[in-house]
Amino acid sequence: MTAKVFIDGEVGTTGLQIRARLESRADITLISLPEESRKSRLARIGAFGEADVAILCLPDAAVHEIAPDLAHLPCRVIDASTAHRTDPAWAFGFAELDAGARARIAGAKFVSNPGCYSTGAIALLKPLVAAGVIAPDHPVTINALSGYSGGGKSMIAEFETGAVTGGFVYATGQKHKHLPEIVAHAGLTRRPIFVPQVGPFAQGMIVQVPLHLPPGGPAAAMDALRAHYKGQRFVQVVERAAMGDRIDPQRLNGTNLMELTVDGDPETGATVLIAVLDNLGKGASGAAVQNLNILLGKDEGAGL
Ligand SMILES: NC(=O)C1=CN([C@@H]2O[C@H](COP(=O)(O)OP(=O)(O)OC[C@H]3O[C@@H](n4cnc5c(N)ncnc54)[C@H](OP(=O)(O)O)[C@@H]3O)[C@@H](O)[C@H]2O)C=CC1
Ligand SMILES: CC(=O)N[C@@H](CCC(=O)OP(=O)(O)O)C(=O)O
Repeated sequence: MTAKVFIDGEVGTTGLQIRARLESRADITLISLPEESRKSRLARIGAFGEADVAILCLPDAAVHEIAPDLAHLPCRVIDASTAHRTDPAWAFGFAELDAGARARIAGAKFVSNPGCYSTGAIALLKPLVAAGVIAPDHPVTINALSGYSGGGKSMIAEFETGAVTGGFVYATGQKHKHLPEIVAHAGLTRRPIFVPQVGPFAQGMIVQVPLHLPPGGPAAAMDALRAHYKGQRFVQVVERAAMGDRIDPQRLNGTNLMELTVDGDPETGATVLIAVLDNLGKGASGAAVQNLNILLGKDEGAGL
């Protein structure tokens, strides 16, 4: 039997990428709305009612608007937005978070996908906190570089019309929407300082966490990451050299992979944690499809 999947927001950046990963699958039937009714509440409720799984690829406000209706419908829901990432009623959709994550996702009615930056930051920090390499209140800073597709259709248009050239640093006021989910799911008690930037390329991402650790810090961090992600298919811990001298944020584009590594000076303990991922892959649509596969009891990598 095929599973019926409705992607609400299927012509947006994330929705289109999910559609591309699902449309050739024989085990999935996609429910689509015609252009003229894709924002009609009534038509969407009808599609949710027919679906086994719905994937929300909408702005936060539109998710908050529709969420109360979803509680009364039988479909299971994967939300790609920021709306429910720290809501205890929603399973956090990072399958590699800890040993229980897959079971929590598999048994959930509601799954919330992590944000793209958060996927990298949580993946780097959670194992270090869990292994005691850093304390939960360690003063953490996070720097990140994203392709402009991370800003959705409107930011893509800014770059592709030439209204914005080059790149920019933003959200320096420390209110970025990913900070609460990073604190909650990395196991931190102190809010990190997060400085994101957008580069003049469409897709791809690097997240870096520089840390002052005691001498031997880089090896301790690497050991914690290797132990945490041993045997994982989509989160791989690699030697620093595997990323090349100049780390290209686009190196994993088109995949659902995230690579993690560590660099630094063993004598002083100055350590840099590094994650590379496709913001539209493991950072959004790839993770949504991985979670869909887990919900449906399929091979986790189907379509990826
Ligand atoms: N881009 C990325 O890297 C990532 C995005 N996300 C999250 O995924 C969600 C979607 O983002 P993204 O794809 O980038 O955004 P886009 O702006 O590219 O797409 C959003 C889509 O939702 C549609 N939409 C808006 N309101 C409604 C509504 N009330 N009913 C039905 N459809 C509606 C829009 O319609 P219209 O085309 O008419 O504007 C658009 O097609 C957001 O919550 C975002 O934060 C998550 C991880 C990464
Ligand atoms: C470049 C850019 O603008 N990026 C977005 C985050 C993209 C993402 O992960 O979005 P969600 O949290 O909605 O899932 C931002 O900083 O707001």
